[in-house]
Amino acid sequence: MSEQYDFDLFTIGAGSGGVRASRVSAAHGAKVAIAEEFRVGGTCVIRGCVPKKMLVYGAHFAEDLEDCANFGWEIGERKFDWIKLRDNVLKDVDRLEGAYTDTLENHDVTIFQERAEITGPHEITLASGKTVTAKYILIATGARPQIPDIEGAEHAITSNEAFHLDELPKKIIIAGGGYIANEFAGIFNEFGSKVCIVNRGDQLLRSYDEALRERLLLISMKKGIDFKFNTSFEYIKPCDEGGFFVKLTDSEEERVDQVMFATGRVPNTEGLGLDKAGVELGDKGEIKVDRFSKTNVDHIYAVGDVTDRVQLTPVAIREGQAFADSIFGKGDPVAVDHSCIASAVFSHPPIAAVGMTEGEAKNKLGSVRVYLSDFRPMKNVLAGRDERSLFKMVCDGDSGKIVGIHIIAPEAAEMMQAAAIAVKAGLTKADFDATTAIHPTMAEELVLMR
Ligand SMILES: Cc1cc2nc3c(=O)[nH]c(=O)nc-3n(C[C@H](O)[C@H](O)[C@H](O)COP(=O)(O)OP(=O)(O)OC[C@H]3O[C@@H](n4cnc5c(N)ncnc54)[C@H](O)[C@@H]3O)c2cc1C
Ligand SMILES: NC(=O)c1ccc[n+]([C@@H]2O[C@H](COP(=O)([O-])OP(=O)(O)OC[C@H]3O[C@@H](n4cnc5c(N)ncnc54)[C@H](O)[C@@H]3O)[C@@H](O)[C@H]2O)c1
Repeated sequence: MSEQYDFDLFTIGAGSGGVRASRVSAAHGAKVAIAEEFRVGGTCVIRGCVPKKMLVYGAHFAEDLEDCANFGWEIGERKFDWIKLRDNVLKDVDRLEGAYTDTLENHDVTIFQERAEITGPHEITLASGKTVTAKYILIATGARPQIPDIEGAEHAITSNEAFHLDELPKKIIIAGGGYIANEFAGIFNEFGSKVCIVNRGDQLLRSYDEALRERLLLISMKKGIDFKFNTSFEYIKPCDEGGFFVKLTDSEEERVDQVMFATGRVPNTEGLGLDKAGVELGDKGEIKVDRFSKTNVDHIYAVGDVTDRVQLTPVAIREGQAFADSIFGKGDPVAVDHSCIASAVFSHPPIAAVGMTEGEAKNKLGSVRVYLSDFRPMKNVLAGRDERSLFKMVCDGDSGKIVGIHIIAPEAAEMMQAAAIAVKAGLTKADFDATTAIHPTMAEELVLMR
């Protein structure tokens, strides 16, 4: 432990990356403090992955209740109580916040429930005015929703507010075409809202394989979600009777109950004293770091969304773990491998992917072999649900090595987690073919593609 400073490590931000880094550093024997200006747990736990997934589960019952009829179930009158779901989700978020706080306290991490700012080379000042010093500073302040510069933008909500609505909108416009727009479009649509996704470009979910993007668009439209591409907002104005008037380019003014921005997230680097500390930022305001999450200042590190490498919880956690092991562990420094990261969009149905899309593989490798399985899952057939799934495997044409797997299907993310291990390990199509199928499953398509 350092004699010269109050703490060995001071972490700013108790989200996915900050909590992991602090807990593990403390377990390695460091004296650690963490500051959190909002709630311990950060975006993922408080207003991201976790409550979002609970809403996705809640929303999916709408389809299950329809589908069960052909399986012989007769359900009486159906009624959905948003307030009940909302409050149950928020209660579980409170529980998780407590669990994260306990974890930190059990590791003797000092928690400051207030905003922190760097005020000297090794000095941090808290909102209360208290000043502390630390040998190392870790910035794990995450990102926040980007609000486009539109007249009346202040009337719109973001994902932050979506979890707290007092009533469901009858009609909602969601701006964006990425993860959050597609996930919340699915959620609101299943709960009975009329949803329109407005995208300034002509593509949804740009980083995903084209075939899956097209399939999601088709299915979403069939479910009743509207899409407007290459469209921007002229204004949002409050309406006396409630709701808002929205004017989009190339259409008449219309009245909606809510407008939601899901137009990307910006790193939280303002007001942190980074300029005075001499920490270099990139074009989007993100903190620039090396492979070991070190900034250009030797004792200041940054992990998670604030570095805008890959904005996903497991990545922030890995970066936090690697930081702690590198600085306070006994082994060699650990760099996080950001290649071949599997991901999922919890849309209805979900999309999951690992590795290169077909287009990327063709550009990079030249010779590529693609295997497809396009089928209606057994459950959808009996339910009378006209919704097809799509599996795509992209292989190196010469070696047969699998370089990408892409799935749109019920439970795509659950299947992908296992498949991603094989892709990361560099297995070939022949290795998959040598594996006997589990029948009857959707996942067996992975080993049966011809
Ligand atoms: C709606 C939504 C759904 C998502 N769903 C998924 C998903 O399904 N899967 C997935 O992998 N990822 C998902 N993500 C992304 C994921 O939540 C983030 O990548 C992850 O939380 C990043 O962790 P972090 O530690 O970098 O930052 P955060 O978790 O954002 O934590 C940063 C913390 O720092 C605090 N802070 C900021 N500035 C200060 C300061 N000056 N002083 C003190 N505290 C400060 C903030 O209050 C915050 O609590 C989702 C994000 C959103 C918004
Ligand atoms: N399932 C998951 O893992 C998950 C879920 C939610 C969020 N996240 C993370 O959070 C990040 C942020 O999510 P997101 O959906 O906000 O961002 P995103 O980067 O996925 O998508 C932003 C979209 O907004 C569009 N856009 C930008 N400005 C616009 C404007 N003015 N009008 C209309 N459209 C506009 C872009 O073209 C793009 O399609 C993601 O990149 C992801 O890393 C992950």
